[in-house]
Amino acid sequence: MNALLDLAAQQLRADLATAPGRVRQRLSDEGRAARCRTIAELRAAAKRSVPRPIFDYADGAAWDEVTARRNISAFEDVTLHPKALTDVSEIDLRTSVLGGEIALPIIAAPTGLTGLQHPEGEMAIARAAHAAGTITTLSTMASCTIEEVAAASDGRRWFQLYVMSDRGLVDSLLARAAEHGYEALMLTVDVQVAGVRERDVRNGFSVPPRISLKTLAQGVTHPRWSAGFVAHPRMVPANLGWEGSATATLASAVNRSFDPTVTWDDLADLRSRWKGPVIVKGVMRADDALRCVEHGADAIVVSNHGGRQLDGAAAAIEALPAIADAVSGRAEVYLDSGIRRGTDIVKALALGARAVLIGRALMYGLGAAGEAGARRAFSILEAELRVALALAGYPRAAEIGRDAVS
Ligand SMILES: Cc1cc2nc3c(=O)[nH]c(=O)nc-3n(C[C@H](O)[C@H](O)[C@H](O)COP(=O)(O)O)c2cc1C
Ligand SMILES: CC(C)CC(=O)C(=O)O
Repeated sequence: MNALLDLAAQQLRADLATAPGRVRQRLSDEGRAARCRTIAELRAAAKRSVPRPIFDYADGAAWDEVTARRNISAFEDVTLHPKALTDVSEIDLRTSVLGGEIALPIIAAPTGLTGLQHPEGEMAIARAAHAAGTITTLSTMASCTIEEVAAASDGRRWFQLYVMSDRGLVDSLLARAAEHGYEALMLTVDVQVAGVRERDVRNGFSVPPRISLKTLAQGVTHPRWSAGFVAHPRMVPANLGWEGSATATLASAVNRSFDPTVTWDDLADLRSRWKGPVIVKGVMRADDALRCVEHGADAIVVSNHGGRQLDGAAAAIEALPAIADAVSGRAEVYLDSGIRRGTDIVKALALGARAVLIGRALMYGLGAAGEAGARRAFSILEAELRVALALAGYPRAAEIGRDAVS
């Protein structure tokens, strides 16, 4: 009995001695990130951590958000057909994109105003992507500058372009991206005009954020987020010269500055001017994919912008097989919109994608726990992908094919 009591007392003393360290660890970004075991848990943590309008900006989608939900539910409609008796002792996630190897078939999607979730914004995403051995894509609407992200981390970077009415600004963005080693140009073609995100409308979401009693109250109830925001306020896109501009809704700012006249001629023009690979993002039809190939695109991203643009559009995973068939290896095909699980990635690869891009998974990670949270998003998906490939009987991610799904 006495021996047992001694043991318990010893353990208690040891626990007390290490308690401050453990509390610090629990409260650190690393600790918060580690406690999230799924992308859904990162989402829940982000929802608690950042003011509601900022969570809603990332989480929300257009109109009734039908396409955003369908992006996720359509993955449930794809059935996996596991192959028996394959040696899966070594799982190889590597693939090559645009002539270079990446350690896993997951790429960081371009996201605008990322610095609202966390002041390190796209710099944190770049570090997380590079630590995972993959590529980061910087948005035209990024909160960090082209130069800041280039300096933040060594690794492969792509630059995403929205064609602005001010073509001089487009020229200077392209020149800066080329000068700072962004290897590929990703032209996004599904924001002809701003999608109507009703959560943003209800929340009065604007750039720069409008400070009101309500936003101040949000700040007080999210002190960790507020401390970061006050230290490094990233209020407007950093590469467009919008500093000091009057507050406007995001939709009106987009509609004022993006060029709605953009057509295939602009793709041809960009193709001839950009020296590196060109990727077209936001393709949902096989005929458009073919036209991209004819215009010299090196890759396309099958995407409906995470359901943030045309509500009622098909899920990206539904559009993928016909596009992959039409392109038939003449350009690389990637997919985004709705990736939340490793099995989603297996299904996308099986249906013809060479890699997937992730948007919200990284936004949730960043909101929940900064760079550690973004790293966690990659590590959760990587771990799930490894197990899913083993159980599906395909040890090499690059070799999974149509026979694996129906
Ligand atoms: C907060 C947020 C901002 C985004 N900003 C951009 C952007 O600036 N440029 C772009 O091409 N796509 C942008 N997207 C779309 C993503 O690149 C990607 O297509 C989408 O997030 C994929 O869906 P998922 O969030 O379900 O992964 C944004 C998405 C989110 C969630
Ligand atoms: C400023 C926006 C158009 C950025 C974007 O693409 C998005 O929020 O989905």
